[in-house]
Amino acid sequence: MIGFPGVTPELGDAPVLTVFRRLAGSPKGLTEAEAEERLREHGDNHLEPTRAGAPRRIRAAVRSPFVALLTGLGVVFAAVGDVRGAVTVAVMVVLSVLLRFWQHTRSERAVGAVRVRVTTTATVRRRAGDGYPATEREVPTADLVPGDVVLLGPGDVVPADVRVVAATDLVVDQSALSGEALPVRKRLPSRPRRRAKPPQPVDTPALAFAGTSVVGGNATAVVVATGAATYFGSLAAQADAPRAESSFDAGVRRVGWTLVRFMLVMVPIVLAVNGTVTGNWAQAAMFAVAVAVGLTPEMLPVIVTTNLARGASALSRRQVIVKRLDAIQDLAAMDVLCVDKTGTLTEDRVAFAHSIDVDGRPDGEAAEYAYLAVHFQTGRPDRLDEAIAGLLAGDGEDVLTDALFTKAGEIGFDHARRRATVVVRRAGADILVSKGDPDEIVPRCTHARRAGEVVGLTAAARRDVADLVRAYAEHGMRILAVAARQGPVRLGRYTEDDESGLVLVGFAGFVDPVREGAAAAVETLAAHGIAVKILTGDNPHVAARVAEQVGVPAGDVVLGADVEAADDAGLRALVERTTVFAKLAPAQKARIVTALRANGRVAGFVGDGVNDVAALRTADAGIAPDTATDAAKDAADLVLLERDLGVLAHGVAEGRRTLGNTLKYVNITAASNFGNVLTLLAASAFLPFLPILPLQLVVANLLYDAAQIALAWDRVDAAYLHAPRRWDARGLTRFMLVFGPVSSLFDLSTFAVLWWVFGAGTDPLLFRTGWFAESLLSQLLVVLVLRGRGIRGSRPVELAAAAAALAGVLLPWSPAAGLVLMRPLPAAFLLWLAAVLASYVVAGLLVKRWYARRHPGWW
Ligand SMILES: Nc1ncnc2c1ncn2[C@@H]1O[C@H](COP(=O)(O)OP(=O)(O)OP(=O)(O)O)[C@@H](O)[C@H]1O
Ligand SMILES: [Mg+2]
Repeated sequence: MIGFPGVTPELGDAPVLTVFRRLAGSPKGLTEAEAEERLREHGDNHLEPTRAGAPRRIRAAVRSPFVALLTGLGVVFAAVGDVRGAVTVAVMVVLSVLLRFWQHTRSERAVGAVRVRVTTTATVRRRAGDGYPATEREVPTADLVPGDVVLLGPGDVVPADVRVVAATDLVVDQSALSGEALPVRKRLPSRPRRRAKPPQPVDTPALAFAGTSVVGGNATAVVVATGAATYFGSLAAQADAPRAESSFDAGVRRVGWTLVRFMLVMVPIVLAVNGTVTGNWAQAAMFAVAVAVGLTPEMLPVIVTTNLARGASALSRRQVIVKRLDAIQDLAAMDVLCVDKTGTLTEDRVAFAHSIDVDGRPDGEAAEYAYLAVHFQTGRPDRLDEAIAGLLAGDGEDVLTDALFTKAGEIGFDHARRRATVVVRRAGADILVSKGDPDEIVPRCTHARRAGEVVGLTAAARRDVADLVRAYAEHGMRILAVAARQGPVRLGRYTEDDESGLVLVGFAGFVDPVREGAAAAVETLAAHGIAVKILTGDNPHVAARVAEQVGVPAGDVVLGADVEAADDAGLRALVERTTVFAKLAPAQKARIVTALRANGRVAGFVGDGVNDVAALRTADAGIAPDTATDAAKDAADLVLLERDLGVLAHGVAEGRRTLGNTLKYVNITAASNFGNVLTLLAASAFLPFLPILPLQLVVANLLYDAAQIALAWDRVDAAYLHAPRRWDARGLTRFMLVFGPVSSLFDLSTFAVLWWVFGAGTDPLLFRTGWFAESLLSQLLVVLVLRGRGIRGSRPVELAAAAAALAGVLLPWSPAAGLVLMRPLPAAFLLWLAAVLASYVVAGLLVKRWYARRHPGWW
């Protein structure tokens, strides 16, 4: 076994050869055999554990207010010397923790199975064996081992902790690690230095870390640490990375607080009424605790995760992969979707159309210069570069370029510069070639090539050129300006200052056809209540044309410069009335998303480039196609396996189904629990004993909740899927205040029957058993009544409810009856019970009809 040093700042300062020696590697890469052996030794390079460890899952299962409440109840039992009560509560606690643990594990497994469908790869240099030449190939990131030589380019996620051994303009976004918003430059150490204080590893220029992403430039690097041994891995083990509160988190928090507020109001009232009436304050305290237990939808976390896990599986069948589980509900709530243009609305591949001179006449020169630049650039070719390369490749042009030219410099492309420059050297002269957005290139030109001659670029000529570009753009054609300049051989570096005094050669035009299904997808999204906005780095005319073709009303196109100039308040107004934004720099895309969210919108963002990463992170739901750069996929919450917005519309519907089923549980359970508490309150005012024991309340709740897990598989009304849906604390309060009292009314009529017909006023055992049965059955029934517009749930829901009902009704006859202090019920009572339940269903249906009229859209 070779001892690997891990990431230390010293390693960042060491000479390259020392680095390779220490890692037992070679600049030519490891052999496949070595890599295989090391993979066995170090394990897969997974940054995040695929699944939380058992201790962590147990902790998650234990940590719940419900368990705390129950434990409190157990302590009260123990304190008043009720051993049987204390033991039973302990059993309940264990049962509910087990249920949560089991359900959580199952969900995680389901989600894990979905997530493996998204893989990231790294470019690695390896050899087939000793003496074989080095070859570069893509391997799954998980297969990397210490000592591997990897190549990094823009859009890559740094796959492991690496030491850079060669770099050109490498710029890395480390925000995932250090929170530092600005990308940092990484380079080789200038010379070994002595430092007073060792720097943080993240600040070491020659080290790059797993989980960060390459914004620009290129590098060759050697892997130092993989998997859990990486810096990111150590952070992931400590805590979950903090993330801004999503619309889902906020919704759950508000709903949680609504329930807590109900509890804070009800519990003291119950305590006061019961204590005053009975004079037995110990019993009143226990009763109050029972009320608190009764009001908590204790299985909420379980039901939510079950729903989400089922949603994730359903979405994966629809080719949408969920990386962050909660994102499903953000998808359901999303009401505005921002999309990048290329690849989302238009085809993934742009085609080279033609090369023209400054007067718009067909002329190959612009394409030839552009080809030269693409041929020599180090940066990974993007779509436009590929179209240019594809144009002349195969004509033996490569041989020609390599024989005639050598490379002398490069100022790489970046999304804010919107241009790229390459310098080539030939026969004692340096030729600088720039290509990019005409608005960036033309102002840097002083001359133009016209009919083989270099002429001055007059103001009139500039206007003509602008008209030419606009005419192309208005047809939806993308245009790159190509300019060049020749000068004497230079020994020093070329910088941005050299991109001036250029001679405009001409333009290369590309067609970027709109995807076939794009217009239909935009329409489907609109039908689902989602507005589409286009956020592109491209020219405003191209953007407007594409918008028109896909059916997004363009209106006034707003430019990146306008976004930059607006203050936060101004921007918030601007983003509401604008649908197409053009010439955006990456940070501006993110700012627009932030402004939309500040307006209370739930914003999704679809993008595939490094320039979309910031916006993907900012959005409530960040969405990337599977063909996106690794950095974009890494930042996204959802990955589309099929590059089609139509898939997303299905995904949204699935998300709403998931949310709908979750909210059914929350609303209905909270309402009927509230009803129970009202009943308890009324009862405590006139009953000489407790109408139900806290313990029995807990048993009823557990039976009910176990059945409701099946809700995850319930149908949702089609109408429910047509509008954005979110957690709605005010709606919940309203719903509770209406349906709680309705259920309470039938509880009280059961009391009347028990009291007057069966003389249970002197038989607390019968009274409690009777109400236990009524309360459980009515709660199970009302779920079916209120779950949607119809009254029948899907098969699993009905079966689960029937099973829970049977268990509850038979409980008094079972050996466990003594444990929960119940006795068999008279057959006549069961008939009465059936009548009460039947009238409850009818009343429920009537009130539902009235409620649906008053609050359309609730179901
Ligand atoms: N390879 C390249 N060389 C030079 N300039 C380029 C290159 N690729 C793009 N550009 C210029 O940069 C501009 C912005 O491109 P960028 O990729 O940042 O936009 P985007 O928001 O991703 O666009 P889209 O919405 O089309 O995906 C392009 O309109 C073009 O003018
Ligand atoms: Mg793009």
